[in-house]
Amino acid sequence: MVKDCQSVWNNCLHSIKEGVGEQSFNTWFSPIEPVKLENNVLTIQVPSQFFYEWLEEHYVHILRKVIHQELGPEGRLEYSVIVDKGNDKYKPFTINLPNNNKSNKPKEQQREQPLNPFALNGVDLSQQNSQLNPNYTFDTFIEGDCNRLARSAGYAVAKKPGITSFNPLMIYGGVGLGKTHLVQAIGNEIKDTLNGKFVLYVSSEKFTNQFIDALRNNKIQDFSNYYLHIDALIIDDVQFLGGKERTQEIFFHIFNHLHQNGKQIIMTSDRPPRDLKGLEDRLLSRFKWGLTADLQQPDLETRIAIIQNKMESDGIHIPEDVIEYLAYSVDTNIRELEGVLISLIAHASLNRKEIDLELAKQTLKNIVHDIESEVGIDFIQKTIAEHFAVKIDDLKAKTRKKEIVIARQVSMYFCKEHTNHSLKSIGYHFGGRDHSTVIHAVQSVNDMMQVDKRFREEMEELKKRFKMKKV
Ligand SMILES: Nc1ncnc2c1ncn2[C@@H]1O[C@H](COP(=O)(O)OP(=O)(O)OP(=O)(O)O)[C@@H](O)[C@H]1O
Repeated sequence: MVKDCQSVWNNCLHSIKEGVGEQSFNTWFSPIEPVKLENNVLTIQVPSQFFYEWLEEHYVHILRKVIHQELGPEGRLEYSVIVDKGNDKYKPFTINLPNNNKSNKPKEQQREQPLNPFALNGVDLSQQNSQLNPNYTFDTFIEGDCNRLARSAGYAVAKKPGITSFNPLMIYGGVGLGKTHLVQAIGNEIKDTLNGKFVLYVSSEKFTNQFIDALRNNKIQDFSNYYLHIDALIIDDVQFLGGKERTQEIFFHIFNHLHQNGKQIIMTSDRPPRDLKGLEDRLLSRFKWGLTADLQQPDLETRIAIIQNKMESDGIHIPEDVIEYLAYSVDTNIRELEGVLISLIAHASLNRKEIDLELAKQTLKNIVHDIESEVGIDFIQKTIAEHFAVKIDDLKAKTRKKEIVIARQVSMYFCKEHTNHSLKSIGYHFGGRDHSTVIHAVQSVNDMMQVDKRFREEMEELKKRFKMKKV
């Protein structure tokens, strides 16, 4: 009986469907078209190189199995990859799945209507901007000891994206220290100097949501196409990818593809790669390929320069002693410093007062009160859950998984150290545990800090976030 490619492929699909979930089947197998069957070689057409890579990595065994089932041990599978007309980035090629020594000539198929690389989840993004804030530039980013390395690496990358060895460039640092500002400055600089480059800024959270939407709507192809056409990808807060396995997988492929094609990748994180929790090793090792630079807490001189610069650009004069007072008092991060300045200006204009030392002190007192009240049990639980990439609910649940137990004990420890809640009240907020559990948690954390230097440093870093500020 002569077999035709469609019926062979249909049989293959039938077996594949049993072996993979419905969603995976719809995403990765439904879009495939059988093209021909010749000499026991079935050729299938896949929509993109990315698609092929994904099948290779995730479904090669099942494909091999079904091809052997249908065509016998000599059966082979070849891919034909659609390339966009006029786009020489994607070289046509064919690949043999089963072990086979014969070389195959690449085959190419032209799509009459090229895929729109700028379509994502049904929306044409070609006209949209890069999601960059035009105010975040190198000019407005004050240089100081706390950020010198990161800033100059960023500047080098901005001038030669994808060409320097700083690829990827990973900027990390605590809350409000200027990560977003710096990476957006890089993006704006690339756009200004290298006209026509497709630069995209996206938060990891948004990336994840777009991916989930694409999965839900069977638009993975659009999703990957969109990201594979980017010249410089800026992805903020990669720690949020922790624990999100499928999002990490697609990001891994996008990362590889962009990197291999000399495109620039810029990332931020609130901690160094070695402390990123819930991220696959293969992704972490790639994060270390380029340069990792940190942003530290701003030193006094930088804080003074930031205040002066801000006031100058807003056309507001404030006396030297006030600048110094503010710079001395607010030493945690720049966002907080900016918040204090905004409040100060608001107080002065509402009360029709001159900005002087007295007003500055008064303003700061109110703000310190607000900041202190933020450090409650909820805030600590949220911060620690994010840090350890676990769910807040798990902190309150009965689960005894090691990583959750540690996160729970650390949270209890900080609640004891940084809030006025009683042991009983703390236990209550962790799923109704009793006060002896809290005592045990505090003791365990203290013990671990004694014996484990790395853990102690991690705790010191976390502590900064809960530091109660006093004027
Ligand atoms: N070196 C700097 N010079 C001038 N302004 C700065 C500098 N660093 C940070 N800022 C300002 O401080 C504010 C907070 O910075 P940004 O949002 O970039 O911090 P972040 O590290 O990304 O914080 P988060 O971790 O919360 O996302 C912004 O308004 C930014 O413009």
